[in-house]
Amino acid sequence: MNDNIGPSAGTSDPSANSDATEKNISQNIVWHETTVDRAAREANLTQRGTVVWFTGLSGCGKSTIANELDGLLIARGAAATLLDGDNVRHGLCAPPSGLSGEHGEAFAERFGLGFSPVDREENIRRIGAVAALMANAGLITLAAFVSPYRRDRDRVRRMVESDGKPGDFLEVFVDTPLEICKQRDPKGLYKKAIAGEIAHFTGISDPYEAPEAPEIHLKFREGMTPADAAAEILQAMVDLGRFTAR
Ligand SMILES: Nc1ncnc2c1ncn2[C@@H]1O[C@H](COP(=O)(O)OS(=O)(=O)O)[C@@H](OP(=O)(O)O)[C@H]1O
Ligand SMILES: Nc1ncnc2c1ncn2[C@@H]1O[C@H](COP(=O)(O)OP(=O)(O)O)[C@@H](O)[C@H]1O
Repeated sequence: MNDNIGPSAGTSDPSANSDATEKNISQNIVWHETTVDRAAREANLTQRGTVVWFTGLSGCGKSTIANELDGLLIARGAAATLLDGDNVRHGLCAPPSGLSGEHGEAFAERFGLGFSPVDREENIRRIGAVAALMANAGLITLAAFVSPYRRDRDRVRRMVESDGKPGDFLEVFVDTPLEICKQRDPKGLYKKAIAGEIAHFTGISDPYEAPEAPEIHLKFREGMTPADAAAEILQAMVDLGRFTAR
Protein backbone atom coordinates (compact mmCIF):
# COMPACT_ATOMS: atom_id res chain seq x y z
CA MET A 1 0.00 0.00 0.00
CA ASN A 2 1.99 2.94 -1.20
CA ASP A 3 -0.75 5.38 -2.02
CA ASN A 4 -2.55 7.69 0.30
CA ILE A 5 -5.89 6.48 1.52
CA GLY A 6 -9.08 8.44 1.87
CA PRO A 7 -9.86 12.07 1.17
CA SER A 8 -7.02 14.50 0.53
CA ALA A 9 -4.96 15.11 3.60
CA GLY A 10 -4.22 18.27 5.51
CA THR A 11 -3.04 19.14 8.96
CA SER A 12 -3.17 22.71 10.15
CA ASP A 13 -0.85 25.05 8.28
CA PRO A 14 2.46 25.58 10.04
CA SER A 15 1.95 29.31 10.50
CA ALA A 16 4.93 29.44 12.82
CA ASN A 17 7.88 27.55 11.42
CA SER A 18 8.87 25.54 14.51
CA ASP A 19 12.61 25.14 14.65
CA ALA A 20 13.20 22.15 16.90
CA THR A 21 16.84 23.11 17.35
CA GLU A 22 15.95 26.50 18.83
CA LYS A 23 16.64 26.17 22.55
CA ASN A 24 15.40 29.52 23.82
CA ILE A 25 11.78 29.65 22.80
CA SER A 26 11.01 32.95 24.48
CA GLN A 27 13.00 35.71 26.11
CA ASN A 28 11.97 34.42 29.51
CA ILE A 29 12.44 30.70 28.98
CA VAL A 30 16.10 29.85 28.72
CA TRP A 31 17.52 26.37 28.12
CA HIS A 32 19.26 25.00 31.22
CA GLU A 33 22.23 22.76 30.45
CA THR A 34 22.34 19.71 32.72
CA THR A 35 25.51 18.31 34.23
CA VAL A 36 24.85 14.69 33.26
CA ASP A 37 24.63 14.43 29.51
CA ARG A 38 23.08 11.87 27.21
CA ALA A 39 26.39 10.14 26.57
CA ALA A 40 26.86 9.43 30.28
CA ARG A 41 23.38 7.92 30.55
CA GLU A 42 23.93 5.84 27.43
CA ALA A 43 27.30 4.64 28.71
CA ASN A 44 25.57 3.22 31.80
CA LEU A 45 22.98 1.50 29.62
CA THR A 46 25.56 0.46 26.96
CA GLN A 47 23.17 1.41 24.16
CA ARG A 48 22.17 4.33 21.98
CA GLY A 49 18.79 5.94 22.64
CA THR A 50 16.54 5.43 19.63
CA VAL A 51 12.92 6.09 18.70
CA VAL A 52 11.30 3.28 16.72
CA TRP A 53 8.12 4.83 15.33
CA PHE A 54 5.38 2.49 14.08
CA THR A 55 2.81 4.01 11.73
CA GLY A 56 -0.09 2.46 9.87
CA LEU A 57 -3.83 2.02 9.75
CA SER A 58 -5.87 0.98 12.74
CA GLY A 59 -5.65 -2.83 12.93
CA CYS A 60 -2.50 -3.06 10.80
CA GLY A 61 -0.65 -4.61 13.74
CA LYS A 62 1.30 -1.72 15.28
CA SER A 63 0.50 -2.53 18.92
CA THR A 64 0.86 -6.28 18.54
CA ILE A 65 4.20 -6.09 16.73
CA ALA A 66 5.61 -3.30 18.94
CA ASN A 67 4.67 -5.37 21.98
CA GLU A 68 6.48 -8.41 20.55
CA LEU A 69 9.53 -6.30 19.75
CA ASP A 70 9.51 -4.83 23.26
CA GLY A 71 9.63 -8.39 24.63
CA LEU A 72 12.51 -9.37 22.34
CA LEU A 73 14.51 -6.29 23.31
CA ILE A 74 13.97 -6.72 27.05
CA ALA A 75 14.84 -10.43 26.82
CA ARG A 76 18.13 -9.40 25.15
CA GLY A 77 19.04 -6.99 27.93
CA ALA A 78 18.03 -3.70 26.30
CA ALA A 79 16.52 -0.77 28.19
CA ALA A 80 13.34 -0.34 26.17
CA THR A 81 9.90 1.16 26.65
CA LEU A 82 6.66 1.25 24.70
CA LEU A 83 4.29 4.14 24.03
CA ASP A 84 1.01 2.95 22.50
CA GLY A 85 -1.71 5.13 20.96
CA ASP A 86 -4.67 3.70 22.84
CA ASN A 87 -2.80 3.85 26.16
CA VAL A 88 -1.44 7.36 25.70
CA ARG A 89 -4.98 8.52 24.88
CA HIS A 90 -5.91 7.38 28.40
CA GLY A 91 -3.50 9.90 29.95
CA LEU A 92 -1.19 12.42 28.30
CA CYS A 93 -3.48 12.77 25.28
CA ALA A 94 -6.87 12.04 26.83
CA PRO A 95 -10.07 13.10 25.07
CA PRO A 96 -12.20 15.91 26.54
CA SER A 97 -14.48 13.32 28.17
CA GLY A 98 -11.48 11.95 30.07
CA LEU A 99 -10.57 15.36 31.51
CA SER A 100 -13.82 17.14 32.29
CA GLY A 101 -14.56 15.29 35.56
CA GLU A 102 -11.27 16.28 37.18
CA HIS A 103 -10.54 19.57 35.40
CA GLY A 104 -13.88 20.99 34.25
CA GLU A 105 -15.41 21.56 30.82
CA ALA A 106 -13.37 24.57 29.72
CA PHE A 107 -10.08 22.85 30.47
CA ALA A 108 -11.25 19.63 28.81
CA GLU A 109 -12.26 21.46 25.65
CA ARG A 110 -8.95 23.30 25.52
CA PHE A 111 -6.57 20.41 26.19
CA GLY A 112 -8.51 17.23 25.38
CA LEU A 113 -7.72 15.61 22.04
CA GLY A 114 -9.88 13.92 19.45
CA PHE A 115 -9.12 12.88 15.87
CA SER A 116 -9.45 16.06 13.81
CA PRO A 117 -6.28 16.90 11.83
CA VAL A 118 -5.20 19.53 14.35
CA ASP A 119 -5.91 17.25 17.31
CA ARG A 120 -3.83 14.48 15.73
CA GLU A 121 -1.10 17.04 15.08
CA GLU A 122 -1.02 17.95 18.77
CA ASN A 123 -1.24 14.27 19.78
CA ILE A 124 1.84 13.44 17.73
CA ARG A 125 3.66 16.60 18.86
CA ARG A 126 3.19 15.70 22.54
CA ILE A 127 4.17 12.06 22.01
CA GLY A 128 7.11 13.08 19.84
CA ALA A 129 8.39 15.34 22.60
CA VAL A 130 8.04 12.54 25.16
CA ALA A 131 9.72 10.02 22.84
CA ALA A 132 12.60 12.46 22.29
CA LEU A 133 13.03 12.86 26.06
CA MET A 134 13.07 9.09 26.48
CA ALA A 135 15.62 8.63 23.70
CA ASN A 136 17.73 11.35 25.34
CA ALA A 137 17.62 9.27 28.52
CA GLY A 138 19.12 6.42 26.48
CA LEU A 139 16.01 4.30 26.08
CA ILE A 140 15.00 2.38 22.98
CA THR A 141 11.57 3.93 22.73
CA LEU A 142 8.90 2.12 20.72
CA ALA A 143 6.00 4.36 19.68
CA ALA A 144 2.90 2.90 18.02
CA PHE A 145 0.52 5.53 16.66
CA VAL A 146 -1.64 5.74 13.53
CA SER A 147 0.14 9.07 12.92
CA PRO A 148 -1.50 9.43 9.50
CA TYR A 149 0.09 12.73 8.48
CA ARG A 150 3.56 12.72 6.96
CA ARG A 151 4.28 16.21 8.20
CA ASP A 152 3.57 15.27 11.81
CA ARG A 153 5.83 12.22 11.63
CA ASP A 154 8.58 14.21 9.91
CA ARG A 155 8.41 16.82 12.65
CA VAL A 156 9.00 14.12 15.25
CA ARG A 157 11.94 12.83 13.23
CA ARG A 158 13.43 16.32 13.16
CA MET A 159 12.87 16.80 16.89
CA VAL A 160 14.47 13.45 17.80
CA GLU A 161 17.39 13.88 15.42
CA SER A 162 18.11 17.47 16.36
CA ASP A 163 18.16 16.50 20.06
CA GLY A 164 20.41 13.58 19.14
CA LYS A 165 21.75 12.76 15.71
CA PRO A 166 20.61 11.40 12.33
CA GLY A 167 19.65 7.75 12.63
CA ASP A 168 18.07 8.14 16.07
CA PHE A 169 14.59 7.91 14.53
CA LEU A 170 13.51 4.75 12.71
CA GLU A 171 10.18 4.85 10.95
CA VAL A 172 8.45 1.47 10.68
CA PHE A 173 5.63 1.40 8.14
CA VAL A 174 3.27 -1.44 9.02
CA ASP A 175 1.91 -1.76 5.52
CA THR A 176 -1.20 -3.88 5.88
CA PRO A 177 -3.87 -3.32 3.22
CA LEU A 178 -7.03 -1.57 4.32
CA GLU A 179 -9.10 -4.60 3.29
CA ILE A 180 -7.16 -6.84 5.72
CA CYS A 181 -7.46 -4.28 8.52
CA LYS A 182 -11.21 -4.12 7.91
CA GLN A 183 -11.47 -7.91 8.05
CA ARG A 184 -9.45 -8.06 11.29
CA ASP A 185 -11.32 -5.16 12.90
CA PRO A 186 -10.04 -6.20 16.36
CA LYS A 187 -12.01 -3.49 18.18
CA GLY A 188 -15.05 -3.33 15.90
CA LEU A 189 -14.12 0.25 14.96
CA TYR A 190 -14.23 -0.21 11.17
CA LYS A 191 -17.75 -1.58 11.46
CA LYS A 192 -18.77 1.52 13.40
CA ALA A 193 -16.87 3.90 11.09
CA ILE A 194 -18.46 2.38 7.98
CA ALA A 195 -21.87 2.73 9.65
CA GLY A 196 -21.05 6.43 10.14
CA GLU A 197 -20.82 6.15 13.91
CA ILE A 198 -17.16 7.36 14.13
CA ALA A 199 -16.13 10.56 12.38
CA HIS A 200 -12.63 11.12 10.94
CA PHE A 201 -11.81 7.42 10.90
CA THR A 202 -8.46 6.80 9.20
CA GLY A 203 -8.85 4.93 5.91
CA ILE A 204 -12.64 5.34 5.89
CA SER A 205 -13.44 9.01 6.31
CA ASP A 206 -9.95 10.40 6.93
CA PRO A 207 -6.70 10.08 4.99
CA TYR A 208 -3.58 8.04 5.63
CA GLU A 209 -0.36 9.37 4.13
CA ALA A 210 2.03 6.46 3.66
CA PRO A 211 5.71 7.05 4.48
CA GLU A 212 7.84 7.72 1.41
CA ALA A 213 11.13 6.38 2.72
CA PRO A 214 10.62 4.45 5.96
CA GLU A 215 13.73 2.84 7.42
CA ILE A 216 11.71 -0.36 7.82
CA HIS A 217 8.86 -1.29 5.49
CA LEU A 218 6.85 -4.23 6.77
CA LYS A 219 4.80 -5.27 3.79
CA PHE A 220 1.91 -7.57 4.60
CA ARG A 221 2.56 -11.20 3.71
CA GLU A 222 0.04 -14.00 4.12
CA GLY A 223 1.21 -16.21 7.00
CA MET A 224 3.56 -13.64 8.55
CA THR A 225 3.07 -13.73 12.32
CA PRO A 226 3.60 -10.80 14.71
CA ALA A 227 6.66 -12.67 16.04
CA ASP A 228 8.07 -12.88 12.47
CA ALA A 229 7.48 -9.15 12.02
CA ALA A 230 9.15 -8.28 15.33
CA ALA A 231 12.16 -10.46 14.50
CA GLU A 232 12.44 -8.71 11.12
CA ILE A 233 12.52 -5.28 12.80
CA LEU A 234 15.06 -6.44 15.39
CA GLN A 235 17.32 -7.70 12.60
CA ALA A 236 16.93 -4.39 10.76
CA MET A 237 17.91 -2.56 13.97
CA VAL A 238 21.03 -4.72 14.23
CA ASP A 239 21.84 -4.15 10.53
CA LEU A 240 21.39 -0.39 10.97
CA GLY A 241 23.73 -0.46 13.97
CA ARG A 242 20.97 0.53 16.38
CA PHE A 243 21.09 -2.52 18.61
CA THR A 244 23.68 -5.03 19.75
CA ALA A 245 22.52 -7.97 21.84
CA ARG A 246 24.58 -8.51 24.98
N1 LIG B 1 -11.20 8.40 14.14
C1 LIG B 1 -10.25 7.52 14.47
N2 LIG B 1 -9.23 7.26 13.61
C2 LIG B 1 -8.28 6.39 13.97
N3 LIG B 1 -8.25 5.71 15.15
C3 LIG B 1 -9.25 5.94 16.03
C4 LIG B 1 -10.29 6.85 15.72
N4 LIG B 1 -11.14 6.88 16.78
C5 LIG B 1 -10.67 6.04 17.70
N5 LIG B 1 -9.53 5.47 17.27
C6 LIG B 1 -8.73 4.58 18.11
O1 LIG B 1 -7.64 5.37 18.56
C7 LIG B 1 -6.42 4.79 18.19
C8 LIG B 1 -5.57 5.79 17.40
O2 LIG B 1 -4.97 6.69 18.25
P1 LIG B 1 -3.62 7.37 17.82
O3 LIG B 1 -3.25 8.27 18.93
O4 LIG B 1 -2.65 6.34 17.40
O5 LIG B 1 -4.08 8.22 16.54
S1 LIG B 1 -3.30 9.37 15.78
O6 LIG B 1 -1.89 8.98 15.72
O7 LIG B 1 -3.47 10.61 16.51
O8 LIG B 1 -3.90 9.44 14.45
C9 LIG B 1 -6.71 3.64 17.26
O9 LIG B 1 -5.87 2.62 17.75
P2 LIG B 1 -5.25 1.51 16.82
O10 LIG B 1 -6.42 0.71 16.34
O11 LIG B 1 -4.38 0.75 17.77
O12 LIG B 1 -4.48 2.13 15.70
C10 LIG B 1 -8.18 3.35 17.43
O13 LIG B 1 -8.35 2.29 18.34
N1 LIG C 1 1.28 -10.48 11.19
C1 LIG C 1 0.53 -9.82 12.06
N2 LIG C 1 1.04 -8.73 12.67
C2 LIG C 1 0.30 -8.04 13.55
N3 LIG C 1 -0.96 -8.35 13.90
C3 LIG C 1 -1.52 -9.42 13.33
C4 LIG C 1 -0.80 -10.20 12.37
N4 LIG C 1 -1.60 -11.18 11.95
C5 LIG C 1 -2.76 -11.02 12.63
N5 LIG C 1 -2.72 -9.98 13.47
C6 LIG C 1 -3.83 -9.53 14.34
O1 LIG C 1 -4.25 -8.26 13.85
C7 LIG C 1 -4.67 -7.43 14.94
C8 LIG C 1 -3.85 -6.16 14.93
O2 LIG C 1 -4.31 -5.32 15.95
P1 LIG C 1 -3.40 -4.23 16.64
O3 LIG C 1 -2.05 -4.78 16.94
O4 LIG C 1 -4.21 -3.67 17.78
O5 LIG C 1 -3.25 -3.18 15.46
P2 LIG C 1 -3.03 -1.59 15.58
O6 LIG C 1 -2.27 -1.32 16.84
O7 LIG C 1 -2.27 -1.25 14.34
O8 LIG C 1 -4.42 -1.02 15.60
C9 LIG C 1 -4.46 -8.24 16.21
O9 LIG C 1 -5.69 -8.84 16.56
C10 LIG C 1 -3.44 -9.29 15.79
O10 LIG C 1 -3.55 -10.48 16.53
